[in-house]
Amino acid sequence: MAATGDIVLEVKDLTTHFHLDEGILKAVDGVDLTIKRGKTLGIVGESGCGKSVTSQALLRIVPKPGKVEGQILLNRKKDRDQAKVTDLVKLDALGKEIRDIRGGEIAMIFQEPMKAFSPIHTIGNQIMEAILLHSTDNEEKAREIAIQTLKSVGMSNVEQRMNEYPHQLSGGMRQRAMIAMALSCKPSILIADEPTTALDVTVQAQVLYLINELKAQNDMSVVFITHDLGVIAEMSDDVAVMYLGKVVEYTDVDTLFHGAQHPYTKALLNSIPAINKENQRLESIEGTVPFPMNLPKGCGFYSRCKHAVDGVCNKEDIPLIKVKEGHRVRCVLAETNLE
Ligand SMILES: Nc1ncnc2c1ncn2[C@@H]1O[C@H](COP(=O)(O)OP(=O)(O)OP(=O)(O)O)[C@@H](O)[C@H]1O
Repeated sequence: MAATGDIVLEVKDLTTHFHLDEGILKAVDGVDLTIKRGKTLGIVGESGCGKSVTSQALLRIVPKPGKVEGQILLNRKKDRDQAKVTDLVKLDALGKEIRDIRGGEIAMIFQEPMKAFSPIHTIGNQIMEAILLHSTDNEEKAREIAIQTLKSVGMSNVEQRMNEYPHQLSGGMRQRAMIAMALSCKPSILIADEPTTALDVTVQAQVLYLINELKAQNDMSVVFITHDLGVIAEMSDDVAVMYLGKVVEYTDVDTLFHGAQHPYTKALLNSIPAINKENQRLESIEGTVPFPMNLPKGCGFYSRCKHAVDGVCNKEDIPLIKVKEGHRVRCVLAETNLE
């Protein structure tokens, strides 16, 4: 299906491999994702499972020697009324079209706002520069939009903040300024890569609330990347659970929390504390994620899975199978319940 109508971006069989002297590092290995208009797709998994490289691939900013293959089909703003998609994989990673899309249609926020800002320019100038690049060439108008966007993210004393440098803002305010910069060009998709991990709990809650508000106001889609299932519960409509560069479970957020089938998802769920359970023993997932190079055939989770069956799970690579409408699982033990 093409990425139109309710779907703003569709990722098909995406791979990002790093060809290194030691072998091929398969950071992303055959991922399919659907980003629906105005909805949030959460991507969750432990460190090293390929979440960040997936988001870098969407923006075509994977560092060398990474090679992106597959399809990333974007329904561009100008083609919204047509059944037309642009395959971002086919674009020149340094060309004009992808530079227009980056920031203008797909914007990104990170854990560390200093990655987005230069320390030597004021907040106002940097936001205005983004607007002048994508939205208008009128400086007065760009200034107006910058002020409006900073107000919309709850920034106080906006006129004064415009003239301040990033280091003069508190962590929470810097995060808000980065969100304002990302939203200033009205992107169709906001990629948020662990944006609140470094913030204290209260500020984290405020920023998550803000992202949800802005998503609704702007009819924007969000790709929310995190290792924290608590944040996934709060933010997502759909969830992709990643392990070793592959999606191992993909479904809506309710099904994920009440009907997860993959042993890895269940182990992640068992490792989050619940306030309403007394004397609950939290289980950590045994072992560590294997390094994604020269992996044996079979399920990637085999070495850590309590239910693994020798000769079954470690024989062939396991496909992502549909267990019911809107629920796919990469496990031979998954129970299919199709009408
Ligand atoms: N530039 C690179 N060159 C080589 N390997 C890389 C590069 N970037 C990432 N990798 C490898 O790709 C794999 C996936 O990394 P990625 O950063 O996407 O994981 P992640 O799930 O986002 O983890 P984290 O939560 O720690 O950021 C890891 O094994 C990592 O070492």
